[in-house]
Amino acid sequence: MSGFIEEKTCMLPRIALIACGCFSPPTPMHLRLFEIARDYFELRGTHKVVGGIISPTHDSYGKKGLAPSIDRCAMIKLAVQTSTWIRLSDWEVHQPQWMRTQSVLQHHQNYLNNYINSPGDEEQNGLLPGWLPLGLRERRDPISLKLLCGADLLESFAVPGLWANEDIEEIVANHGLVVISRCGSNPEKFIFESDILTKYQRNITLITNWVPNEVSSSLVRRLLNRGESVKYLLDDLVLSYINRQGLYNVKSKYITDAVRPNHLNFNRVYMDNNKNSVKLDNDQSEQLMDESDSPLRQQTTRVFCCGETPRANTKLLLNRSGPGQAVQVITVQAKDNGSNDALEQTQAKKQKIAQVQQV
Ligand SMILES: Nc1ncnc2c1ncn2[C@@H]1O[C@H](COP(=O)(O)OP(=O)(O)OP(=O)(O)O)[C@@H](O)[C@H]1O
Ligand SMILES: O=C(O)c1ccc[n+]([C@@H]2O[C@H](COP(=O)([O-])O)[C@@H](O)[C@H]2O)c1
Repeated sequence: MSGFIEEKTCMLPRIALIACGCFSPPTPMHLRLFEIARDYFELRGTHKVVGGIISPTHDSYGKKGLAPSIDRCAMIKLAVQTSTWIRLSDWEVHQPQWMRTQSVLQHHQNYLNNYINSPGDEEQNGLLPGWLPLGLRERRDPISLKLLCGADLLESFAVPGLWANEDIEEIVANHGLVVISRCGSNPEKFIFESDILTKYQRNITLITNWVPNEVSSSLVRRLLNRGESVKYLLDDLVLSYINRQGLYNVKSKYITDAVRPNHLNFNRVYMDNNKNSVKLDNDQSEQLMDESDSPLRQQTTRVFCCGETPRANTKLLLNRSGPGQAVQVITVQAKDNGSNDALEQTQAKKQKIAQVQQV
């Protein structure tokens, strides 16, 4: 019987999942997205999930609270250390400019296709990118790369001027979306109200997260900025990295001169692309994850402060006026200038997109 199940699993279509976002900092919920999605496909017996990829956005995305990519990559590496199948792709952060998500998907999909179809000796040469799942050449059938996201990212498709319609269409038509529910979002209704999404809804998998957790990066940054505890909201290794680097304007009683110098060592290791460090304790184990896919182009200033005006992390949908109509996703601030804050962010994104279009 178990032989039969194994054989059946072997024949399932293969998919890989890629999550694009800021990850500033990565939270356990970012990783839960992958676990929830993999369970969904495998328990239903519809697909084999061969790998998970986290692709942090480029520094020039310019979102408020975006720590330098060298730090975001380092934190992601720490966060996925105990995962056997989720990996960092630092391709996006090493591009000369911000990349649209459609191009990020295309790049990784092309790489997967080429890798499966042209057996070479890259393994021996150590040329493979760190995000590439292991064992892909055991089979020759294609791997379909799907965009994994929370429902709020899906709903950001309707922010006027933010995403290009042709990109949305290419993403859903050529790749597919795996959407995890998030409090305050209604992805079923959102899809119904969008003609493009409805057209390709067979390529959209909506998954209910029955154990929701509204931790978000912005909430974590806010607590850190106030000097409040975020322990148990973040992986301990990620938290100790933040404290040590003084990220997010952290007002921490834990940063001391005794620990400060360590981050210099850490960063040197990261810059050296040292793949072979073997360390055992928590602090040292940060070096284990220092394998960048490609050499860093530039050194980033080490101490980063990104104090933010406090804001609630609730995402509300405003201006929803009818099927296919634009929906604005606004992050509402505690009292006064919350919508200004969100509008500023939206403006920053629009400017970024306009710049990219001009290039
Ligand atoms: N608590 C959560 N539940 C479901 N999805 C989430 C959750 N937190 C983040 N995500 C998803 O993770 C992906 C990457 O998130 P990203 O880092 O850009 O956002 P975030 O954690 O919401 O950060 P911020 O608070 O700065 O907006 C997005 O698809 C987002 O929807
Ligand atoms: O491709 C686009 O047009 C596009 C427009 C807006 C946002 N994105 C991506 O969406 C991800 C989440 O962004 P955000 O601002 O919701 O945290 C991040 O990886 C961005 O690069 C992508």
